[in-house]
Amino acid sequence: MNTLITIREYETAARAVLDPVHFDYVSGGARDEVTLRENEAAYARLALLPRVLRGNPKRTLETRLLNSRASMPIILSPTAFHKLMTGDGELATARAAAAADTIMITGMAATVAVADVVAAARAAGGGDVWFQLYLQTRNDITAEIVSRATDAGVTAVVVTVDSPVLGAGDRNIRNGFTDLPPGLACENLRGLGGDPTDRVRSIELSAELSWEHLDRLRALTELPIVLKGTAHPDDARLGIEHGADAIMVSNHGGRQLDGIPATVDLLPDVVAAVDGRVPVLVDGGIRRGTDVAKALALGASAIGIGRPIMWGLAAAGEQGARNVLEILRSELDHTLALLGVESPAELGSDWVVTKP
Ligand SMILES: Cc1cc2nc3c(=O)[nH]c(=O)nc-3n(C[C@H](O)[C@H](O)[C@H](O)COP(=O)(O)O)c2cc1C
Ligand SMILES: O=C(O)C(=O)c1ccccc1
Repeated sequence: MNTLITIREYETAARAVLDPVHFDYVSGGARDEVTLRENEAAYARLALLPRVLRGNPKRTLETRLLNSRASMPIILSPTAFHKLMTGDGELATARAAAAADTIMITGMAATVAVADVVAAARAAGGGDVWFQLYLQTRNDITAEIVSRATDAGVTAVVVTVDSPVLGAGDRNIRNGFTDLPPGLACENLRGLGGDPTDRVRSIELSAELSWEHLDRLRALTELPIVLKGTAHPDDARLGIEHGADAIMVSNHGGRQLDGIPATVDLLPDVVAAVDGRVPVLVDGGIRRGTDVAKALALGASAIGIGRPIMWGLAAAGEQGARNVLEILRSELDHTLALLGVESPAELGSDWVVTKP
């Protein structure tokens, strides 16, 4: 097979090999999928404005984030159930992220336990792993999950706050996709069942959660906390007041509230509210190096990709995820050259114009 050369081709390849129920689960969004489409469409509405003859022969994409470093400002957003995509699941993802020397955020809903994910990344030569958490209403359960992740060696906790209830994917409802196939489980929740016959606790999403739950998390870990899923600038401000070390602007890839704006359209106001106090990350709809450059120019320190990694895993396992990362790296490097900059840090809002 010829190597695929764009992220879009990986989506097509994934569609061809996956069970349609699983393809829909990964690629779909909430309700009418307005936000899902908007995340990508908003990037197309922004244009890049290059500078010329700036004598920049070399470029670097090296990025520092919290206590971690990455070879580029492109990291892996947390996604559930990688074993639906490829046999090794998150182990393949961890190896691909390590090969690309970038950060993988492993999900609470991973089908491989966080300790095994970190071990796989280390065995493959590096790349920090961060852990994504859904706060649980019972603090002892949250504490146990965070303690496992900490012992495993993760270097940050990413708290997802956009999911007081499960998003409603009409495709999943239509397809009757509710349960994992036999043999797959949320390995990070093993042994936490209140009922001893439940060997794997299910993830609790709760509308009861409040800033107090974040305060409790802040009190129980020294790891940096990334708040993922804030849209309103005031929530970014509140997050920092409650101890967040970074803000990740996300609408969960259009899988939670349909009708929320595209993340790249939310980004400038959040960046303004944060005012340089902590790094701001963004994810949703990034499919090209030019999209990455637009997000960086609007103030993101790094971006996350969700579905592109899943499509890579489905199409060609670890190698597919590696190719997805290398496609975006090379597109971003090429874009920076065309923009006349040496590094992501040089980009600012002068490099972006909104098309009329
Ligand atoms: C299949 C799938 C599962 C996801 N699972 C989670 C999750 O468990 N926790 C979480 O915080 N975000 C989850 N997300 C959201 C991603 O972290 C990310 O915000 C989103 O995918 C970014 O948009 P993109 O897919 O357009 O890159 C999931 C996304 C997908 C596509
Ligand atoms: O599918 C999702 O987007 C997601 O976030 C999730 C949440 C809980 C369990 C599995 C996946």
